[in-house]
Amino acid sequence: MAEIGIIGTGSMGSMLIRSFIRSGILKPEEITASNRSEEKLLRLAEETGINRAASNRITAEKSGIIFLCVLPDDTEEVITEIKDLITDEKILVSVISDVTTGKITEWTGKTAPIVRVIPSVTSHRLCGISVLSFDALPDDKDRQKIIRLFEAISKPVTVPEAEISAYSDIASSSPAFIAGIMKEFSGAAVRHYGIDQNTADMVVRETFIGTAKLIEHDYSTFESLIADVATEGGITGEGMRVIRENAGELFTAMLKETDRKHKLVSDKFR
Ligand SMILES: NC(=O)C1=CN([C@@H]2O[C@H](COP(=O)(O)OP(=O)(O)OC[C@H]3O[C@@H](n4cnc5c(N)ncnc54)[C@H](O)[C@@H]3O)[C@@H](O)[C@H]2O)C=CC1
Ligand SMILES: O=C(O)[C@@H]1CCC=N1
Repeated sequence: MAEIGIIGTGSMGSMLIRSFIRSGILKPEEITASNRSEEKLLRLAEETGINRAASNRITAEKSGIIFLCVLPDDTEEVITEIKDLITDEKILVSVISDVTTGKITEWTGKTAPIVRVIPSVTSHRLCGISVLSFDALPDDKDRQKIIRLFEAISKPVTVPEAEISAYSDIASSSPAFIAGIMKEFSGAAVRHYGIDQNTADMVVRETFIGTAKLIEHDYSTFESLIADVATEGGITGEGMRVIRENAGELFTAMLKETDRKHKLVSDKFR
């Protein structure tokens, strides 16, 4: 495996570093990272044992696979800084939402191999989904290298670049949405029944964990789990009816908003 470079060690960059090491797919000495704020990088390097680079140029120079883990608005500056070091032998992996490979190619000024990846915080636990798009990485051996990395920390799903934002919503934004739903569910129970907030939060949390385990091990469809809980003529069916009647509309409204934001950002970086 080529040396890995990580530019930007915020939430995603640091998650990738910790998870690649925890999974055993990379050794700390195979990773070099740089970040705008020195202090954050220093603490991460001390914790993990990775190589700390004093500049993005050093990271790019040392690495065969360069991960771009900065915000969309910082991407052009980073690419401008390193573009003369990007060669056909190196693979650029962008985890940046809504910045197209077309725009990255324009900024690099060359057709270097680029992969777009949307990771997820679930990879902290070496599970969940990473969404991969190889529209700008034709070489199969290079594709396999990237897939191997993400197989170690998640279940990789490959999609066309045109669909990456849709999958980003249901894979990568999803842990926040699911936590948000649990918070609202617990809050509604507290308001309606007047029960204790902390106890309600704990009950919803533990039930969610149990449900995730059932879905992982025992139920191959959502419907079969629902059918086992919803006793004929019983209570759960009444709640399920309200979910069926309203949740579709709620999620459609939510996805309209995320889609609007994806388009707003990607129009800026088309
Ligand atoms: N947080 C998430 O769950 C996900 C985030 N993403 C994408 O990943 C990218 C990073 O997101 P986060 O890690 O959440 O953001 P973040 O704000 O936590 O991290 C960004 C990091 O980039 C560094 N940075 C900024 N300019 C730099 C420069 N010129 N050189 C070196 N480092 C620089 C910052 O110091 C910071 O540590 C974003 O583009 C986001 O769209 C994609 C999927 C999931
Ligand atoms: O909220 C965001 O912009 C990023 C993209 C997917 C998850 N977090």
